[in-house]
Formats: sequence, structure tokens, C-alpha cells
Amino acid sequence: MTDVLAHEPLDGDQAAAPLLEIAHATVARGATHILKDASLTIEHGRHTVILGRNGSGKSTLVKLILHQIHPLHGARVQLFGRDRWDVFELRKQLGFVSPALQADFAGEEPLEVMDAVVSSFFASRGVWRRETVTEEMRALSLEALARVEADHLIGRSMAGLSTGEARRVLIARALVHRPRALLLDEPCAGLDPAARRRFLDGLRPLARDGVTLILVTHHVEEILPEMERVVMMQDGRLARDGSKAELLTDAALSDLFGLPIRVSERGGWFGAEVG
Ligand SMILES: Nc1ncnc2c1ncn2[C@@H]1O[C@H](COP(=O)(O)OP(=O)(O)OP(=O)(O)O)[C@@H](O)[C@H]1O
Repeated sequence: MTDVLAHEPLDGDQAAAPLLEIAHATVARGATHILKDASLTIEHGRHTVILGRNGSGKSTLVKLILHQIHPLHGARVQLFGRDRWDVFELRKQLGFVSPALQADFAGEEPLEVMDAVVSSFFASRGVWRRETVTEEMRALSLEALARVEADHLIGRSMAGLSTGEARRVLIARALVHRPRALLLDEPCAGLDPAARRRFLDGLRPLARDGVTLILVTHHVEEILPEMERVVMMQDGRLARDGSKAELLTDAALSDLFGLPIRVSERGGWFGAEVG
């Protein structure tokens, strides 16, 4: 029996460590510091949104978390208690979905939905002839697709899917490794309001069933009711860190986005209106 939410085991020390621990990380590009002395710890199960306006440093933080870029000397960036990761091994613990990844999967070479998901086991885009897809891999892929209500898309080409459909398939691709956490970078970019809500509603059971979600966005409308913690980025700094009650306020959001914002809340979802 497969279960996409039964996580890959971690060594004892790693299991006891926080999911993410960043201490005093500064990232430089030329003479400019684009991330400044960032410190952030995320415990397992603490769904967190990282909120900031364009250019505040969110993508830089995402790349740092994924070990794609490195901080200046003296910082610590640990995932699951380890500071060195092979990218393929890391993906088994921390799934990642972004609009750029989707563009890659929609790309020029046709790619069928099941192949897009099952090829995650080979860290490739699509299945090659020399690779052996086991029954378990297929079962996990099917279960992951069903989890995000995308199993009916099997047989379709990635390039022919709507943005919302393709994004759900990529979540399934991340889920086949039974990751402990998902890092979602602007996951709703390009979705209309209805598709956005459907997509976000599809994430809620994952959040409730033990996958820690880290959402990076500039839209308060995307914050799931299950998320309790808000981290605000401003000018390359992790400027504020607190609960939704503390930080999803007119004053805090107006300060973050640099213009008057009125916040509303309905059924656990937030909205923001300028003016
Ligand atoms: N390679 C680079 N060289 C120089 N400056 C860079 C580089 N990468 C990022 N920056 C700068 O660092 C700052 C933060 O960029 P980053 O892409 O992390 O912001 P962001 O919050 O993700 O923005 P957006 O929401 O628009 O994607 C920006 O001012 C950007 O111009």
C-alpha cells in the first residue's frame, strides 16, 4: 500500500532538527547585499508565508533555502539539520514548485502528465527508455495526482493544460517523494481568482495531513487558513515575523507595500484593498 504522505525517513539527529534554520545569512551580488543578515527558523508543521513586495528579496531567499546560492562566510543555512545537500536528495524532503518550473515542463518537447510526475523519481523531465518505472512508482504517482485532483489529466500533454491544471500536476510531481515540506514560490501566478481558490483549497488537506507548507508570495489572498505565521521581507531583510493577527493588519501591510492598504478577513481567508 502506498501513501504519499508517509515521509521519507530522516536520521535521528535530522528528525530532531528544525525543518529550516538560517542564521545571519547575507547574499552579495557585486558590492550590493541583496539579502541582509537574514535569520529564520521554521519548525516542522509550522506553515509559514513569506510576504514581500517586488524586489524585496523573496526569490533570493528561496534560492538560499534550496541551496542554489550561498551566503557570505559566517552564516548557517540548514535544512533538516544538514547544511550540505545533494539537490536530488533534498527534493525528497522538500518539494519545490514555481512558475519557472512550470514553463520548463510545458516546454517544446511534448510531455504526458503521468510521465511528468513519474519522471520525478529520475530527476528528469520525462521518462527515458533506459529508466525502469516500477509498479510502486506508478502507484505513488497516481496517488499523488489523485491527491491534488489531477488524475483525470493522465494522457494529456503538459503543454495543453491550463495554468491551474499544470500547477497541480507539478505539486503531484513534488509529492511522489513524500516530502516533509513544500516550498511554493508564487504558486498562484497566472491563475484567475476561481482557479486560484481551487488550487489553494487543494493544498489545505496537505497542510492538515503533515506536509509543512512554506509559501512565498506578494498576495495576502493566497494565505491559507492553516497558515499561522507571517514573515515579512523588506529591502532584503526579514523585517517582521509574527502571527496573522499581529501582521495582517492595515498598518503592517501599508508599511510593507508602501501605500495605504485595508485588510479584510472572511472565513479564514484574507483580502487587501488599496485605499
Ligand atoms: N544577480 C543579481 N545581480 C544584481 N542584483 C540582483 C541579482 N539578483 C537579484 N538582484 C536584486 O536583488 C533584489 C531582490 O531580488 P529578488 O529577485 O530576490 O526579489 P523578489 O522579492 O523575489 O522580487 P519579485 O517579487 O519581483 O520576484 C532586487 O533589487 C534585485 O534587482
